[in-house]
Amino acid sequence: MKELKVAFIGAGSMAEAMISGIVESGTVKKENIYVTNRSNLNRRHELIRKYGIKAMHTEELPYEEIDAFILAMKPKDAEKAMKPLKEKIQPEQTIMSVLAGISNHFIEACLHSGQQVIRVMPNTSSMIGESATALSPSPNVSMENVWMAEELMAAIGKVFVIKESQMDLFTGIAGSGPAYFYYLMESIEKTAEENGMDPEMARKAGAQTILGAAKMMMSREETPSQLRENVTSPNGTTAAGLEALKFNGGGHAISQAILSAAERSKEMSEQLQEAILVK
Ligand SMILES: NC(=O)C1=CN([C@@H]2O[C@H](COP(=O)(O)OP(=O)(O)OC[C@H]3O[C@@H](n4cnc5c(N)ncnc54)[C@H](OP(=O)(O)O)[C@@H]3O)[C@@H](O)[C@H]2O)C=CC1
Ligand SMILES: O=C(O)[C@@H]1CCC=N1
Repeated sequence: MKELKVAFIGAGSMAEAMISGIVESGTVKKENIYVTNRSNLNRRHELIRKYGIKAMHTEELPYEEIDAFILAMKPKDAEKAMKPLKEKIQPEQTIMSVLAGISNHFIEACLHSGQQVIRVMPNTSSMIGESATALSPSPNVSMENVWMAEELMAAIGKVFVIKESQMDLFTGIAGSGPAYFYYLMESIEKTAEENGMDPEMARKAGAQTILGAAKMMMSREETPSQLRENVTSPNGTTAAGLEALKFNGGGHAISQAILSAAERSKEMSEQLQEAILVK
């Protein structure tokens, strides 16, 4: 695995989060990690300096040496980015894609039929090795390459192999998920500040509370609802807080956030699919 050569096509925040996690874990040698972008030279220098990896224009990649390409540009740029790639890669080379709403079928259609494509949905907690990452290989991917992808993605957190039909929902839960918790924290901080508490301290206390609750859910046998009941004394503070949360549609809001994100992922996929059919 250490000898694996990986090339990220796209050098934005998601590529950096994954590179950071992979370099930190030592799963792949940093000199075997390549990252490319379209035009931003400063960004390339920044990534070389921060991680000791190789950064260049996509045209300059040593294509034949790369074992796995990871597509990490915005979905709208995908088709254009894959054009030069098609001429240089072989069908047996593995392509992983972290692009929200872009199906394995779309990528195969842009590259070679029978291309080994694995759809991946990480989140930005990859940066610290704490992503919840879904993998969904297209049917023609060899078992060996699925294992390679699982091992590589294990460097950035927990890995879940799922059917591609579940990818939109997974995106709504875990790909976009960190933003829901950051939004929650923004509310915690704002409420604390408005009520005279140091927002810095409230942020630390709130973050520790989220971390503690997450660790309880990952390490204990109890279900989230049993854990919630354990916090809730009859007629106590938590009961009052939960009642306000329910009255104000807290559960419904979360559910709607997940479903709206999933719907958007599906919509993005359909729009691109239509664009291919029109051509
Ligand atoms: N952010 C997140 O939390 C998550 C994002 N994703 C997915 O990750 C992908 C990237 O998102 P993000 O990192 O936020 O995007 P950014 O906008 O931060 O970065 C996009 C990168 O793509 C590069 N790029 C654009 N066109 C090309 C091209 N033709 N060839 C090579 N590189 C190109 C850009 O280069 P330049 O600057 O030179 O133009 C830039 O480095 C998206 O598809 C998103 O759906 C998935 C999971 C979570
Ligand atoms: O907002 C987006 O489209 C990307 C995909 C998942 C998280 N961020």
